[in-house]
Amino acid sequence: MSTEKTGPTQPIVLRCPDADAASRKVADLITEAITAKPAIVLGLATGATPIQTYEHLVAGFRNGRVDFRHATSFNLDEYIGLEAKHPQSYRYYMQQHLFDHVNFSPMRTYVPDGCADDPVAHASAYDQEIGRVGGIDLQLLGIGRNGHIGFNEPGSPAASRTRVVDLAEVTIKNNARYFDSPDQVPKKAITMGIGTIFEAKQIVMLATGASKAKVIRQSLLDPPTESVPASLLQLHSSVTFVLDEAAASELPDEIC
Ligand SMILES: O=P(O)(O)OC[C@H]1O[C@](O)(CO)[C@@H](O)[C@@H]1O
Repeated sequence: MSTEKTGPTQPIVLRCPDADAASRKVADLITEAITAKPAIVLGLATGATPIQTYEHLVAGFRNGRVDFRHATSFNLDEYIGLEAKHPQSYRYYMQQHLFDHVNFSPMRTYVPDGCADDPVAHASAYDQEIGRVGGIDLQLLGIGRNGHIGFNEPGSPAASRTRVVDLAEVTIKNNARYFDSPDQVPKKAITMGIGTIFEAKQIVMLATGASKAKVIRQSLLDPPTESVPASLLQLHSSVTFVLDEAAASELPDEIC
C-alpha cells in the first residue's frame, strides 16, 4: 500500500490492494484513534462498504486490541418510517454488524430515529446532541455512486445541518436490492448535514469496487461542488480516502 500525500488535492489517499486490505486499514485507523482517546466520539456509516471494517473491529475487540467502553457513536443517517427492528433500518444494521458484538454503552450509540413523532425536531436535536458531547472526533463515510455522503444527495448545501431529506431516484433504485420491491424503499431519510459532517475533526472515506471509481475521481480531482457532495471533502483539513485498487482505478498514478 502506498501512503503518499496527493498532489492537487487536500485529502490523503491510501490505495490498498483489495477491499479487505482497505477495510482492515480503516479498522486500524479507528482502533488507533480509540486507543489515543478512549472517550472518543465516532461518526459511523452504513451501506455494504463498511461491513468488513466492522468485522475487523469486532475481531479486534475479541482479541483485546480495541475497547469501546468509553466511546460514543453517532450514525450518519436513517430511513424515515423504518423502526429500529426493521431489518433494513440502519439501527438494525449497526446492532447486527457492530453494537451487539462489542462493549459500547447502549446509551451512547446514537442513530437517528426514523419513526420520531416530529422528525424535523428530532433531526435538529440530533445535531445539538453531537455538539453537547463535544463534536465528532472521527467520522467514517461511504460514498454513493452519485457522490452522496450520508444521505446528502447532489445539490445539498455545503452548510446543511442534520435534517429530513428526499432520497434521489438513483439512491432508491440502488438500495432497492435490500428490499423485497423498489416501492418498499423509503423516499425520505434523516441525515447529518454536510456542515455537520464537516465539523468532525477527522474524516475517513472508505470506497471499494469499480462502481465507485468514477465518483472517486470526480470527488478528488474535479473542483469542489455541491453537485458531487463528496468533492466538498477537498475543503476539509483532515480527510483520508482509503481505496481499493478498483475504486482508485481512475486516479492518475501520482495521486496514490
Ligand atoms: O456502501 P454502499 O452500499 O455502496 O453505499 C454507499 C452509500 O450509500 C448509502 O448506503 C446510502 O444509500 C450510504 O449509507 C453509503 O455511504
